[in-house]
Amino acid sequence: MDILIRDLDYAVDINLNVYKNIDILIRRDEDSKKISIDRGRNLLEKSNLDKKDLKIIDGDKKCALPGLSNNHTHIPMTLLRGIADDMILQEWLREKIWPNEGRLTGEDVYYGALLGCLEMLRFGITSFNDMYFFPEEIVRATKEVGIKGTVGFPIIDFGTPQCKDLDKLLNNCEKFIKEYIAEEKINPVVAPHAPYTCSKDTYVQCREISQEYNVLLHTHLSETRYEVVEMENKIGMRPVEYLESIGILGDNLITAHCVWITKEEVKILAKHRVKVVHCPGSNMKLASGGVMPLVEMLREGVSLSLGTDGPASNNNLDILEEMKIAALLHKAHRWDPTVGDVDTVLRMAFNSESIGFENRDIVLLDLNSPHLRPVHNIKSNIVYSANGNDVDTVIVEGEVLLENKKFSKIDDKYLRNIYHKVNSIIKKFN
Ligand SMILES: O=c1[nH]cnc2c1ncn2[C@@H]1O[C@H](CO)[C@@H](O)[C@H]1O
Ligand SMILES: [Zn+2]
Repeated sequence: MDILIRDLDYAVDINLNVYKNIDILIRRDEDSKKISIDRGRNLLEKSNLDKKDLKIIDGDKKCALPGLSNNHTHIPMTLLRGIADDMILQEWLREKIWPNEGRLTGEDVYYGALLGCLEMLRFGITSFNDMYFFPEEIVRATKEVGIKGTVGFPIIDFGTPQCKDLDKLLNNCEKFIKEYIAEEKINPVVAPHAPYTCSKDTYVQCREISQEYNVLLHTHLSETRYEVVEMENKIGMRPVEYLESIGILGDNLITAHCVWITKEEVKILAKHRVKVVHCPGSNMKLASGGVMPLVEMLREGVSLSLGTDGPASNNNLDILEEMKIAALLHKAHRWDPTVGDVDTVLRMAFNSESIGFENRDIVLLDLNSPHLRPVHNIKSNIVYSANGNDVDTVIVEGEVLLENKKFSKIDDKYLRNIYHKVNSIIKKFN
């Protein structure tokens, strides 16, 4: 059914234009699956639409914005939220995260992913890019919740109990891609974990699979100084130079973090049109040190978006909060309040194109709260004053999935059952 949102106080579109007192009409052509979004005043009166063919949503005291995109995360890590804080990355992974991940079954990952997808939907995130074990379980949870997922098949070839047989792993990766490539709201991708956990041959084989099926590649890159120093000592190259030398950089590559990057490496990333995901909350929490060179990246025209990283290093999946974290981090870092401005971070938060989804989703923020009054500049209120809890309604590909802060497809009883399941899963952790 077509959806009419009437009498919105504000709307911000994907190009960051602001509208006041406006209606939005969302129509879905059932045959072509095409979504059209029209904005205008009094759309019902002006058009030949019939009220009874429409789902009408009251936009009074609300602001519409495009769907938010969480472009680097590990959603089943909701299960590990708060299990280990205030530790450095390598110890955090080796001592706490990897041993406990070794205890997870596919069913556990499904429940963790379900919790993560619901958290994202509640916060207005309509697409995400993930990398985690049992990716088919993540697909299952994503489809159940109804948001859009770019789901990576993770490849790690040393250092963890998860990896035993690389050929088998790569074979399963191909099977995974074939199985889900035709799905409308799922993009299967190949996800070599990081240059410090994957060999050169592994990266090359991952790239071959991504080319054969024309899918994206997703990896961690230059997250910590340790990683860069280790590589410089071993092979005399920095991580970006290394991935360039083995032919991995390209416009189908999504790299998370890129914190420890020189100006020269920024130019290399721009030249190959690599898609960089900035995860400021996780970088600060794990004290990855340094700060992703945002100014230099923007100057060179690098494609940028935002990610929360997994909920064990953030510790939530809130992109509205991440916008503010990004804006503040770069101001503090550069001693310059003009850096990380409102438009820059909004553009990053709406960027679902980088992970392969056109953004045709609409999120409504509830402005009926003291912290969102008054409105001098609605974009400022979104970035600096709002958080995920202010999301009221979410429409994904023409379908209402959240309304009045309630999930349309998931009732309270089922939600309680998910919380209960999660509580029993975490009993095996230590
Ligand atoms: O910030 C991070 N850096 C490196 N690895 C991470 C980070 N967060 C989560 N994982 C790990 O990536 C694997 C999924 O493929 C998981 O082992 C997860 O714990
Ligand atoms: Zn990560």
